[in-house]
Amino acid sequence: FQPTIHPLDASLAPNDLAAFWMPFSANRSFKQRPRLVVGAEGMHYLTGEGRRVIDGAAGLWCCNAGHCREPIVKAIQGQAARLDYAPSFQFSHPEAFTLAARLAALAPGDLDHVFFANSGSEAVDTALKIALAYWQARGRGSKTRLIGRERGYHGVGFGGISVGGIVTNRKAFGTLLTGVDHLPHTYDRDRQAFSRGEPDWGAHLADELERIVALHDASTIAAVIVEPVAGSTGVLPPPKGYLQRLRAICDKHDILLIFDEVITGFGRLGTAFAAERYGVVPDLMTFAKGVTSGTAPMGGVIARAPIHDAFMQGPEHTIELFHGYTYSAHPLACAAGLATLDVYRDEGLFGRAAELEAAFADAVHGLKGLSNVLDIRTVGLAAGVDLAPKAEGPGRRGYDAMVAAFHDHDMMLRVAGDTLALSPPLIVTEGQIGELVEKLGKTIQAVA
Ligand SMILES: Cc1ncc(COP(=O)(O)O)c(CNc2cccc(C(=O)O)c2)c1O
Repeated sequence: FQPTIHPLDASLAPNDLAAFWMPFSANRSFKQRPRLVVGAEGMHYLTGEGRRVIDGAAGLWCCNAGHCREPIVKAIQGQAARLDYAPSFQFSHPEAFTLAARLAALAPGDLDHVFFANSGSEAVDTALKIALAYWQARGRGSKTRLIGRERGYHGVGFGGISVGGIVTNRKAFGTLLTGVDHLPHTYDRDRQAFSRGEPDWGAHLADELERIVALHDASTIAAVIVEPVAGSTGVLPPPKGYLQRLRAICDKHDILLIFDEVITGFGRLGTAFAAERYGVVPDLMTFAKGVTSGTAPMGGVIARAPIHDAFMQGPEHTIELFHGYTYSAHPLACAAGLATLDVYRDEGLFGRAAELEAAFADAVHGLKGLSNVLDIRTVGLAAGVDLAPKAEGPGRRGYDAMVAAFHDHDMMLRVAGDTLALSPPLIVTEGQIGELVEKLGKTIQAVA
């Protein structure tokens, strides 16, 4: 494994670190002992001192094809030399249309139209705006209320944190969008402990939507947005039947159902999208992350044909939706996306993830009984391991585990508070699943 770039961190003096204000990070602690990677290949990162670190998080749930995959690298290199940038406002380039068609073909039902953004957060805000504008276009503009869910994560836009349900992502930013309600989350440790896949208990929690409808009336409600599997909050799979009940209630009351599939899309659950795994077709679906295997920023919304078609009215020279981004359908991201979908298809990575789900669950659930392990949840190739908080407060044990995993056990790990999350690239082997779980066990013991 010979990186073509020189290790950078050896040349980074402490004061070189000051300028970068890192996102969602403990900046001061990081800059005292940086965790830098200078290269990556397949399942591994490379550090400046030559350590190979196994990627238990697929970067940030995004590198589903693994790192530096040659077809994707070459596609980006070629596009950068051929078409560095093209606008998609009133003009565009062929790969935007080819990628949109391929994404629509991967999505179930008549989810046939793709609006491109550059991140999951932008995809979420796009979906929320499309939902609101759709009811306007249908002459039912009183339907403006948006319904999220407790513990939901929908990125960091004002729309996303308003419908989101994680208090630390909300409390510092003022009043947020008004006209937002939240469904209860679906996790109950006493009734669902150590569940594999979708827990048996909890489908009835979808009926809480009926209470919200009874309070506000359907004539005021535009959409419900949920992650099919709540990821960032610590991997909460939907109770059996829950999503199907949400769909039925939304149909009954003419409420749009939005699936935020930024994490669940592109094989994480053993299918192209969670919508396929659960047999539920949402009206709008957001995606990001795996669409380019993390190699280029991209996100977007896949819309059902009736939603898209409702905008296609009025004089043909007029703009139908006043929304979009400079980098929507960016040529580099489109090239990366097309190559990534080729890799998923040619290597059968979605089906491969489905085949590995049971072995992955067996391995991770083998951690039950270790110090401080309160619960384990697995679904597809994603897992959450809840640790008991340290006496000094929530989050410390999780943080220490992340640091120990990287520095002492050569593993990159994501944590949500005191929950350790595993979401390896879909190219992971059974042997590497064992290695990840062994390292996770050592990490858990190290922070006991
Ligand atoms: C469901 C969902 N929706 C939107 C976003 C926002 O995507 P962007 O970050 O590209 O704007 C996400 C992102 N989810 C996310 C991002 C970074 C870290 C972690 C973690 O759980 O460690 C999760 C997500 O999981």
